Amino acid sequence: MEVSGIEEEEARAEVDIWNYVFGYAKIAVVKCAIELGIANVIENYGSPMPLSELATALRCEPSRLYRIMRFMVHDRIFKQEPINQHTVGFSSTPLSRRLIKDGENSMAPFILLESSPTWLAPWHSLSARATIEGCPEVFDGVESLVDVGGGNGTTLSLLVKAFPWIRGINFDLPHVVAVAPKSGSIENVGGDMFMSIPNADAAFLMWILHDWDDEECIKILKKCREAIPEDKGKVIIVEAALEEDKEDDELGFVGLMLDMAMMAHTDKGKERTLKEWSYVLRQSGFTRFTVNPICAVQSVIEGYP
Ligand SMILES: C[S@@+](CC[C@H](N)C(=O)[O-])C[C@H]1O[C@@H](n2cnc3c(N)ncnc32)[C@H](O)[C@@H]1O
Ligand SMILES: O=c1cc(-c2ccc(O)cc2)oc2c(O)c(O)ccc12
Repeated sequence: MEVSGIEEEEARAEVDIWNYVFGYAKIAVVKCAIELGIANVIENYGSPMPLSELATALRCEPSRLYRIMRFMVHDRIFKQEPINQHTVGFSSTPLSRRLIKDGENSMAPFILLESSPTWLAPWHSLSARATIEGCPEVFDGVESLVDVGGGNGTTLSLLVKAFPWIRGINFDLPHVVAVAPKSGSIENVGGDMFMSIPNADAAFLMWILHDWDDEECIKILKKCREAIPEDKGKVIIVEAALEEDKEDDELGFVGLMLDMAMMAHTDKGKERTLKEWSYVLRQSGFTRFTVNPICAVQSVIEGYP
């Protein structure tokens, strides 16, 4: 390697290593921004918002708030725009809108979950919208659908609303469904997916199998296979499908980060490669499967008996 190449690599390493040292600062700042409601206040203001007004609205000490805002402007979370010759104001960006509490594309529950693992919020339905918009054909001809590990039924209620011909069964542990909201179009059933799963045309599993190791996944998938008809049945799995040897794939790297999160948050959970999906599905008695990409880290995997 030429001398300039080595120098360039050294200089890059010097920056990269500090990014690792202070990597926590980004999530800490973003968590703080969500808790204060900064993105909500700036979005509602409607035009570039001066620091003084932002500080008043948030009841924050202005010089500290300025430092937090400076960090976020540098990281392109907010924009800084001139209001007049003397004053600048802060404006929203597509990134800041993802920090709006209860916003349409809000990622706030995830950020709070990852920064405080015990914080379990309604982060359930985030991939549901991407599935509905990206893969509606998956639900064609599905008359009944059991959401295995469906939690409080939020995801299933979105699916049933989007595809009203579906009769939905929300299946989860008894103590979970006991407090799930009651709805006319969805039946809540309590049970253990390792023992038995209610019958339906299709079994839907979103963010379930990544909580378990291969052996446990195969047990769950075998129970899904028993629950669906041999001829027209299928499993619909919404999970990451990691692709190995794909360089410079930014969304792929998010999959690897998610894999780290699963290592931290679960006992034996993991994100799976296509090869690993093929293994668990075939071992569970599914003869073929398709992988449909959607606008998310996850894909929609359909497995057929
Ligand atoms: C990560 S959450 C996923 C929730 C839901 N699928 C969603 O996308 O929002 C995992 C769910 O699996 C449920 N679960 C765990 N073990 C289970 C079991 N043995 N039988 C049925 N559900 C189970 C949990 O109660 C929890 O609601
Ligand atoms: O910490 C997590 C994160 C997820 C997660 C993150 C991003 C996605 O697009 C989907 C899922 O899922 C988790 C999960 O299922 C769990 O049981 C514990 C922790 C997490």
